[in-house]
Amino acid sequence: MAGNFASIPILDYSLLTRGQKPAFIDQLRHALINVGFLYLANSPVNEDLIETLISYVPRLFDLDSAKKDAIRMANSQHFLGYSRLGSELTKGATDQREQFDFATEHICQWKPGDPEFLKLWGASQWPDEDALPGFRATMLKYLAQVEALGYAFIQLLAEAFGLPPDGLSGFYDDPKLMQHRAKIVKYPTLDTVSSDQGVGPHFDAGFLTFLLQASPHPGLQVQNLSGQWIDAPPIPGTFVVNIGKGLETATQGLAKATSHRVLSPPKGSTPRYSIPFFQNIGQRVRLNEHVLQFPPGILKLKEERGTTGTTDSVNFSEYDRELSGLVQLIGRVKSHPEVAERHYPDLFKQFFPNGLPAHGSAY
Ligand SMILES: O=C(O)CCC(=O)C(=O)O
Ligand SMILES: [Fe+2]
Repeated sequence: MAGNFASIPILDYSLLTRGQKPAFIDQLRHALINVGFLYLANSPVNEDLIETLISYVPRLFDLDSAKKDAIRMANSQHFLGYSRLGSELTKGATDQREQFDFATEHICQWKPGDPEFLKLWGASQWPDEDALPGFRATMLKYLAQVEALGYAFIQLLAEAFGLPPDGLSGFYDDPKLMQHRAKIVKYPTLDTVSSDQGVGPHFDAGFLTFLLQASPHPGLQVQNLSGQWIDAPPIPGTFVVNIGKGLETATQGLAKATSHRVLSPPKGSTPRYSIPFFQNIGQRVRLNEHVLQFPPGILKLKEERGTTGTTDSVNFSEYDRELSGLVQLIGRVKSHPEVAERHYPDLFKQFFPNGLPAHGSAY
């Protein structure tokens, strides 16, 4: 079973500019179909920019709690802003992490009569510029560079699957109408939290995730087809790239969304930091309406992977029938019920008929 990987492949983006694109595409095809995760070295995202961003991260969390609460996610119908430790659920259990959600710049397109899920995209909430000078500009620059990498990667991915380079463009709106999101996350050590669930087993939502492991801590784990958890420790100078449930559904399971989780750092250690960037798909796209035609040789690779897989993750299963924007909104309602109760009361009642969960059981 090719999907029973024991390690995660490392791809070198500089192969593309050194006349070795076919080798890159071959490695990419293997990683997409059999693993669903890869490390990407030598990406075009500026290294100094990454270092500058990482240097802000502990200072962001060290802002006093009034400054953090001033931009709390509950203020935002876009689910953007600060979430205190313990305010997020995965599979109904509390994640032991503190985080800020930001997104690429976007003006909310929702107007009365539009579907509610259009409210999901809109302006970020930024910390006070005086408290953290230059952070906002740095983060926006970083978001723009990772966004560009994401669009370039989607073309490579199409090529790896035997499609024309624009073969996946039907899943996107005009880039000006798109929004992609990112989080800055802190996982406290087991000295201060009550369980080791940094984040529980889950799939990501959209197309691709570009994860920057922003401190040298292990903790990220990836589940292979037999259900074993494989470590994905930080490798300096790389991104971890993984496939979201949207891309898996869009490619009829050819690209594999892989279940993953984070374990909290041990007692006596220091907090782990990470910055995942989530590449979205168009909100009005219904994935099953775009049926891609893959060459038979590519489909055979999927068969060889093996079909029976063990996974601890259950989220975003609605992509096969609902509009993508609604699937993403449902995901946010389940993971951030307090925000949902305030801004999406009807959906909140649907998923939490007994009110806010003490220890939720959404999934
Ligand atoms: O923090 C990490 O390394 C991964 C986080 C993650 O998987 C997520 O937030 O979706
Ligand atoms: Fe994730």
